[in-house]
Amino acid sequence: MVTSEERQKASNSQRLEACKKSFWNRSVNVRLFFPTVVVTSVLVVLYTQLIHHQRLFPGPIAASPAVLKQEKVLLRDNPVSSSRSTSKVGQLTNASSASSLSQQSPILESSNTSAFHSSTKRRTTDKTTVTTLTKGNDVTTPTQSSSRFNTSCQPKGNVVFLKTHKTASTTLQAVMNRYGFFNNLSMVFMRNNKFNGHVRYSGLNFNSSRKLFLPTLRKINGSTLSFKGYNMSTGHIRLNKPVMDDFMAGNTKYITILRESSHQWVSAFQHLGLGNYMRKKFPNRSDAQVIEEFLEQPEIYRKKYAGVKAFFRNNQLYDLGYVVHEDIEGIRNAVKELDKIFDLVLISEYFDESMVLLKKLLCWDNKDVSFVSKNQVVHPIQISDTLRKKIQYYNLPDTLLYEYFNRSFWQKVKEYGPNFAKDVEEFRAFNNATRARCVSSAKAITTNGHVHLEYIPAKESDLFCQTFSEDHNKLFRRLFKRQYDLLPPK
Ligand SMILES: Nc1ncnc2c1ncn2[C@@H]1O[C@H](COP(=O)(O)OS(=O)(=O)O)[C@@H](OP(=O)(O)O)[C@H]1O
Repeated sequence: MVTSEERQKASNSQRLEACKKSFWNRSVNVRLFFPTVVVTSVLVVLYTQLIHHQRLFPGPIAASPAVLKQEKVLLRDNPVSSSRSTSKVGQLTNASSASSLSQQSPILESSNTSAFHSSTKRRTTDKTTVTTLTKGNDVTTPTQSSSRFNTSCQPKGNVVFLKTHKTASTTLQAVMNRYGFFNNLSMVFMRNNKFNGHVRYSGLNFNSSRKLFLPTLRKINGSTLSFKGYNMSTGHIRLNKPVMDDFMAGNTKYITILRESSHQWVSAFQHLGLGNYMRKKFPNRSDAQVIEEFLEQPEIYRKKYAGVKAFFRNNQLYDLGYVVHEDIEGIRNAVKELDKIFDLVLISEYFDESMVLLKKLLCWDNKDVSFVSKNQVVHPIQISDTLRKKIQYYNLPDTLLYEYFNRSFWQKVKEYGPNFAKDVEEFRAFNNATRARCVSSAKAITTNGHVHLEYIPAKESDLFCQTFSEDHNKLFRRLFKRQYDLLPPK
């Protein structure tokens, strides 16, 4: 006997597939069709190869159950991998500290622990020597690391990292902020948000930088504060390209990070308030059951929880400046425009691979992009495949957005060339060694009822290690203070 619930599930799943088909079918135009065919053929070839190289490449489409399975294998193989998986719990219980991870990692780095960029060191030890970056300039001091992708290129420090929600964006933000810190870059920070500097969803206009932001580190004629020519934007802010182009320095690269829509949505549900609200209403149900309940009448619950409703449907597209829920044409246009704006769209599920592409784009080195994961929940909500499909359907625009940029990500991997796999391996080894050197232990922190991991810097470690390991808010405060101190006393 087929129950009405089963019928409903089957129909949801069919609708998701039909919608996806309709989206891609209707996207048949010269601009999208040709790359799609090329990318698809490449993916077929790549996928065949991936079967033989599963450890490095879990597959081009993270959303499919088969690939998710492969991903789990990958995560188990990599003891310090930070994607959503049971290995997170393992991290805490097996090791209770990241130092045990170090025993599994080859120590590749030399004992010269203070060797960040030699040029950087000069600039950071002398706090008065502020890099003057005018519009059009970039960070022009190449580093000497052998891991640099191309030793002839110039490191780039003018970057908008559009921080999406619940996509591993805090991990990447810490990487960007650390680079900004050691290179004395001017960051976009909300003047009155000493907590984390996020601009969030306050609508941007051409006066925003003067009215709302901290000044840049550059002073005009030695005294007047400057609110143009920022080097980096790394916080939560909604994309508004014309306004951003106006307050950022020249030659700014635009990057962002996306995550498979059901994982992203569940993470947001768990952390950004809705989950707590729903759990109070249904205290005896499991997280998955509460999500099921939400999806029965999503718009009613969303309205009741109006304060943060932007987070609960297609939040990735929202962060990227679009409100699209049902309109297929709207999704198509959004994807097309975003593809033009972003120089690189990273993929959360392939974080290590993403760092290698980022390193190439910005001409940075392994040390610049090394990381420990932030905001990792210890007990992620487990959901069935059927529920995952429902969530993907509820967030169809985000689902399609992710699928599109996941494809373009693997296209970029192909364009990178045959050294990609080797470079990823090298980066992983470097990152493991850096963790071993810089992190002493991990502790569990409870925020809003959820347990996260936080890393503790190794004792008496150098400034690089501290900024590598410490709580991202501490690194933020180091950066914020520099620009805040320029403001005249009230
Ligand atoms: N390196 C890496 N790779 C893959 N996934 C990672 C990584 N670092 C963090 N995470 C996961 O990202 C989730 C937190 O995302 P954000 O930092 O963007 O959240 S926030 O919007 O800033 O609050 C959070 O997801 P959940 O654990 O599912 O909640 C983190 O576990």
